[in-house]
Amino acid sequence: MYRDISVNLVDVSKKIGTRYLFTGINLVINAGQCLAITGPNGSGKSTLLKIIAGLNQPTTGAIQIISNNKQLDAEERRGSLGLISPEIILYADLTGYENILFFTRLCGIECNQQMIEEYCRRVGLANDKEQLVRTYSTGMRQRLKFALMLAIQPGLWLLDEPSSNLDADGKKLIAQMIGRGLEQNATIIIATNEPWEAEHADYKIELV
Ligand SMILES: Nc1ncnc2c1ncn2[C@@H]1O[C@H](COP(=O)(O)OP(=O)(O)OP(=O)(O)O)[C@@H](O)[C@H]1O
Repeated sequence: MYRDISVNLVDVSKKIGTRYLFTGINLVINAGQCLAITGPNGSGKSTLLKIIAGLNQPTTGAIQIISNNKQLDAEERRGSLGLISPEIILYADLTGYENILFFTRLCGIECNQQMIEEYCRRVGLANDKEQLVRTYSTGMRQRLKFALMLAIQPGLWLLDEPSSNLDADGKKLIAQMIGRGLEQNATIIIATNEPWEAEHADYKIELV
């Protein structure tokens, strides 16, 4: 697992059709720091996050992901990050517990029963972990994605609208998790419409 991640945005732009969503983004985010990408619907927040994840290509410029002074290649980049997004789908016919087991095994991460139970407890799903995900509400699915983030413990967290569908208690939980992640030296990038989520970020990119 890659730690102490720096994300270096070098003159990044993205054009879709005839419209530039953003141009000339230059920024370095170091381990333990948080970047908030804000802007109205359709301004390009998710697109920029996907470009950082390597799931989309910039029109110009480059993203460098650096861990311990080494620039990661595409495969290493995938191994360095965790992405929470509405586009990430959980397996509806597995339980919450089984989803964590499945995804952690896929990532080659050892996770025993006690650990999975603890991650479920921390996101408020202790009593629901044996239920099929198809019975979960959208807020419960979002909580399960955060349990997965706890299980995988990536160096780089990419969060697309992390508090969407969460109640007040869930939002507080996510804010605490982000704070703890930063204390543990994760690099965290949040795309959000929620001003409070951007409040404590070290850097902000405001798209229009
Ligand atoms: N693959 C694509 N093909 C065509 N247009 C796209 C594609 N991906 C994104 N877009 C367009 O790019 C713009 C930015 O989309 P994006 O999803 O990044 O915005 P956003 O700021 O995340 O919006 P929201 O707040 O609604 O989630 C939108 O106008 C969208 O229609």
